[in-house]
Amino acid sequence: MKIHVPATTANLGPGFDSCGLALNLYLTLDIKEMSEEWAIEHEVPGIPKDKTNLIIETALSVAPDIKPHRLVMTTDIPSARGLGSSSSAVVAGIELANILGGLDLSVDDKLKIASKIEGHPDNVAPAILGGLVIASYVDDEIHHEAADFPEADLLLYIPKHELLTTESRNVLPETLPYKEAVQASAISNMLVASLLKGNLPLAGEMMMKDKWHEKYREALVPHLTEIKKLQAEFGFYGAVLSGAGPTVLILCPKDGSAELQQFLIDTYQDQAVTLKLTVDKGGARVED
Ligand SMILES: Nc1ncnc2c1ncn2[C@@H]1O[C@H](COP(=O)(O)OP(=O)(O)O)[C@@H](O)[C@H]1O
Ligand SMILES: N[C@@H](CCOP(=O)(O)O)C(=O)O
Repeated sequence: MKIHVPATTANLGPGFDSCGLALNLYLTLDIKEMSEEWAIEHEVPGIPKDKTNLIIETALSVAPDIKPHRLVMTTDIPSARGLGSSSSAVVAGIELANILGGLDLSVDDKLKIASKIEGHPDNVAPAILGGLVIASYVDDEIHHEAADFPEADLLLYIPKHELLTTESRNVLPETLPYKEAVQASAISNMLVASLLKGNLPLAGEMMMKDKWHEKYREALVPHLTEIKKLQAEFGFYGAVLSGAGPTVLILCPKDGSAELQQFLIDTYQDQAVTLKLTVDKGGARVED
């Protein structure tokens, strides 16, 4: 049996900790035969191959009695880049527990477990459901709505260096002044409304107005400001930090990203790769 989980881009700017979109890069986990000890074969540097691997840890936290198996993982989701690699591992672990433990978990069960582990639902919800998902995880309650993402080109500027989500969350303030929080929330609401209406110029405008997190993270991701400055020249709708960074998501008109992609590849080839990705509409799936 194989489990496939998509990458995700969280926040979409002001949708901090609650909006996310599934993308067409995948982690695949192949469940092989039972074995003496848990073992996970893969070629990702720095990631454990024993039961301390996040996928197995997650599975055992959900179903402690499941028997050890040999697992084979492949992934094209780069680690610690802001494309939801840890969420893909957590979601794969929950699916693994569900299969081996015969748990029959509902979508809401999976969302709740995954949000509790990650601390926020904006990656795990689209990783489970696919497409655009708006979700809240407050007081141990999960709420979510999935929607189609409007037709657009999505460019992902993916730096070659890692930035751990924990490091990028450590620079965020403990509190926000009330007035600023109200403004930040109004901008988030307009982002969601414009995406649901398919109004991409307005969505792009709101994406560029985030007040929750990007300005605090600027020093960790100086290329974000540089990329935003290209808007007048290349006419994209908006550019935001993908998740906690360092990747940048650039929302472009449909079939209108080729020139910018070539520019980013030519200019930053030593520092980053720039991919054009599409929306994954199905979310995590299990193949017999
Ligand atoms: N395929 C994987 N299997 C197991 N653990 C993983 C995998 N991918 C990522 N991780 C874990 O997640 C960490 C990166 O998570 P995080 O800092 O949240 O970045 P990201 O934005 O990629 O989710 C890695 O250092 C590793 O511990
Ligand atoms: N809302 C979170 C999203 C983290 O996403 P990741 O892909 O970087 O793990 C944040 O901005 O911290």
